Amino acid sequence: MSSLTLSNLTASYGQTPVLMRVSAEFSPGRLTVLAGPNGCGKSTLLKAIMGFLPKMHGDIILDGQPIGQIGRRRLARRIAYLPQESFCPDYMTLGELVELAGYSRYALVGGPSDRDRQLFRKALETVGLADKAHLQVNTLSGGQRQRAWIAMVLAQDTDIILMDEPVNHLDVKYQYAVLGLVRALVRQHGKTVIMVLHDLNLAATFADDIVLMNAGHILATGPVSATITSENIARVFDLDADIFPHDGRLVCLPRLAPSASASA
Ligand SMILES: Nc1ncnc2c1ncn2[C@@H]1O[C@H](COP(=O)(O)OP(=O)(O)OP(=O)(O)O)[C@@H](O)[C@H]1O
Repeated sequence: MSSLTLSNLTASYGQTPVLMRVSAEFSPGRLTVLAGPNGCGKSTLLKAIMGFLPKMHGDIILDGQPIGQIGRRRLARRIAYLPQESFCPDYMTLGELVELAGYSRYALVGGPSDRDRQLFRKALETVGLADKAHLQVNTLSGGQRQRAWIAMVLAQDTDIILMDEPVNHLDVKYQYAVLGLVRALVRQHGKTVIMVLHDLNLAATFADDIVLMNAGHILATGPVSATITSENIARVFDLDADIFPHDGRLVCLPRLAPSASASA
């Protein structure tokens, strides 16, 4: 089980900072959703944790150790990262892609262990692609491809999982299946999950905590019930929305502008 702390993190690609003095704590056994308008810095926050940003100040601490001091192979055993877009060479099959997930665990000579192979199989079963391992990834549909990448991240079997809009291309059944599975991993194995999601209803259903961002700042952070509020949605998204409980979870329903309502 691992925890991750960000203190006063400022990061930029060029001259202008994209993240400004961001501080947050991500605890084991919690699923945190990052939400906020397009371009506010959510993906950049995940990339910063992975050490992909050219310019950064502040601290990222993984279990008491600055993350920059952890070698890439060791880091890959601790943190799995699913970017917003991924690229796979044409020749690679789904089975081969998922096997790459175990690469950081393999001995320098030798290949996957029996446990690794079990993890690969389980990951493919979880995303409903067990019968497609022999197919080239690029011949799968968009949603199936996304599920393939999710399988790869699950098979990496790390304590911390970062996912950038993981269910974007998925049909509604797999959106719920994948997020339900990730939440089960959090609950049963104490994983630390940080996930970018645009759909506030999915966020309210599956997250423990929400981090609301705007223009490189964190505007609100905390449990779902404290963060998904009409006031916060107005502040962060400039949007009027009704929030109400339904069947044990919160529902967020944006209001229609008068000109768009049915009676107009
Ligand atoms: N590789 C890059 N080089 C320069 N600027 C970048 C780069 N990637 C992102 N940015 C800029 O950083 C800012 C934050 O981008 P980021 O992708 O983190 O936003 P986001 O909140 O994830 O947005 P979205 O919801 O649209 O995915 C934006 O202004 C974007 O233009």
